Amino acid sequence: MKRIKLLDKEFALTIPGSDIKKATWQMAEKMNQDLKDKNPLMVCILNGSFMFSADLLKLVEFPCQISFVKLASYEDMGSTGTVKELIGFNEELKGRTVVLLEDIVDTGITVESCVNQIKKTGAKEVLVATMLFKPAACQRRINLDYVGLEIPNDFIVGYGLDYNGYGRNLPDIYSLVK
Ligand SMILES: O=P(O)(O)OC[C@H]1O[C@H](OP(=O)(O)OP(=O)(O)O)[C@H](O)[C@@H]1O
Ligand code: HPA
Repeated sequence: MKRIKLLDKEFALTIPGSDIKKATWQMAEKMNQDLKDKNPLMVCILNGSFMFSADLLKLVEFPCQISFVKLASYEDMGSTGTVKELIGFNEELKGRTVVLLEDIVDTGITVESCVNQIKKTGAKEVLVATMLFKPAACQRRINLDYVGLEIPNDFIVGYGLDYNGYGRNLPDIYSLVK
């Protein structure tokens, strides 16, 4: 199994990019059926979601607008439990179908906070798409409309996810070697 080192930690390859690609195709296929008449606003939650959003959005065939928000809740290898909004929305969300694009739902704190915030703006519906979901880590009851892969509760890097800013550019996903 391929291993890499980022700063002081070692990681082993656990999800090859080919599995991510397949899951992305499946998510896009479902969205192409569900969202074709909804003119949604697709929202990439930065930083982590940049790679997933770019890959997914190349596959969608329905008319949509694309926007970005920047939220942060992780420091080092754990959730702080607080979601900081670093860049917010400037679109009118009232009456819109909004689709949040996340790289990962881990504790669920980030996506729950984002969904609640958007609901207050009068959006018609808020859907959530996440490439990765850690069911064993999730502390919130949230509805996930599109899930790429369910994964174990291990700290991971790659495909947008980082360890102190490193590893986001890796096309595969690696798990912390304990
Ligand atoms: O379900 P949660 O436990 O809330 O974790 C998920 C969030 O954590 C990561 O963001 P992070 O706060 O690390 O910021 P980043 O996207 O800039 O890396 C990831 O991109 C999600 O937004
Ligand atoms: O496992 C993870 N790795 C990196 N960033 C994260 N943000 C939430 N979970 C993770």
